[in-house]
Amino acid sequence: MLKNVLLITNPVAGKGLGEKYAQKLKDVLEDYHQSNVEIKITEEEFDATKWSKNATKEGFDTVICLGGDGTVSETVNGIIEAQDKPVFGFVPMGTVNDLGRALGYKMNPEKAIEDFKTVSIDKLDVGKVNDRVFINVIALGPIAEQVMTTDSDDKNRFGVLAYVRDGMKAFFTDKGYEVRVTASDGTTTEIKTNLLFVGLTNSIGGVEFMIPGANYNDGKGYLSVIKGHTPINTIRAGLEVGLSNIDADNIFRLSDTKFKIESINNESITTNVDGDNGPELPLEIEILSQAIDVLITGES
Ligand SMILES: Nc1ncnc2c1ncn2[C@@H]1O[C@H](COP(=O)(O)OP(=O)(O)OP(=O)(O)O)[C@@H](O)[C@H]1O
Repeated sequence: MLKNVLLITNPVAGKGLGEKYAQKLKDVLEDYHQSNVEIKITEEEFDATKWSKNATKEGFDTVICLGGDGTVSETVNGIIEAQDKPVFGFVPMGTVNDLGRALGYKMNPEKAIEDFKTVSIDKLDVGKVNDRVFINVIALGPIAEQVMTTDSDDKNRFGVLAYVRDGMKAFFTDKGYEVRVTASDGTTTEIKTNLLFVGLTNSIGGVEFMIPGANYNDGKGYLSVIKGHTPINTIRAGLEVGLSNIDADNIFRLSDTKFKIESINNESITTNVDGDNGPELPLEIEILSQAIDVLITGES
């Protein structure tokens, strides 16, 4: 690892500082690991997927991307498709950076880059939903729909507050969806909800205690569904999350390796996958246990 490294950087994420940070990381990798490093700058959606899919064929043993959750997700989508998978790492440069938080990466890009002086390897779970993979979360409901509309400039200017502002717009609606969740053993649960998500790590939406006990390589996905669809249901569930109450009365929780999620009345329901548009229901979700090798950075 780190012999031949491909750095993929998104020039739009992280206040437009991606190229500068990529150069800094290149210097650290050359100085501390004697790596050969090539920097590629994304021009459009899915460049990161295309390049990371072909990376090992082109002689790279490691792919490190610099960007927000969208770029990280696109890169992992490429790596998972590669026959011979490169080691993966990244520099968190987005607003939320959930996977970075779960892996213990520093949230300040300068500090995260410094940490690449010392690295080790660990395994990372990846979630499969229909024909693509996700690295952190798949969500549905009015709040998830609203945060998908958050503008990139606003995210750069206001950070997480841009998401909170947009999420609040959906908070006080009465809209809800009737869904059926089927667990791996065939057990079904029917719920009307305004927020459902399946996460892979403890950190969701930047809240590091959202799924207490979830680990990035425990082979499990963690489903949480707010029971009900009124603002009062949401507030009660939010309070239970704030109190880290794992046996919350207002949230249906299930940890499993596979989930099926369908609309009970065939409504068209969209999803948010790692912060961007995802597939419509029905969803077939499967956790690919320890599917890729990931860099852990910094002194432990
Ligand atoms: N040159 C480019 N111009 C415009 N968009 C790009 C370019 N390169 C990549 N993208 C797209 O930018 C999108 C957003 O990237 P990313 O999620 O990394 O940043 P962000 O939106 O600032 O982060 P976050 O969502 O965590 O706040 C990605 O979906 C990616 O496809």
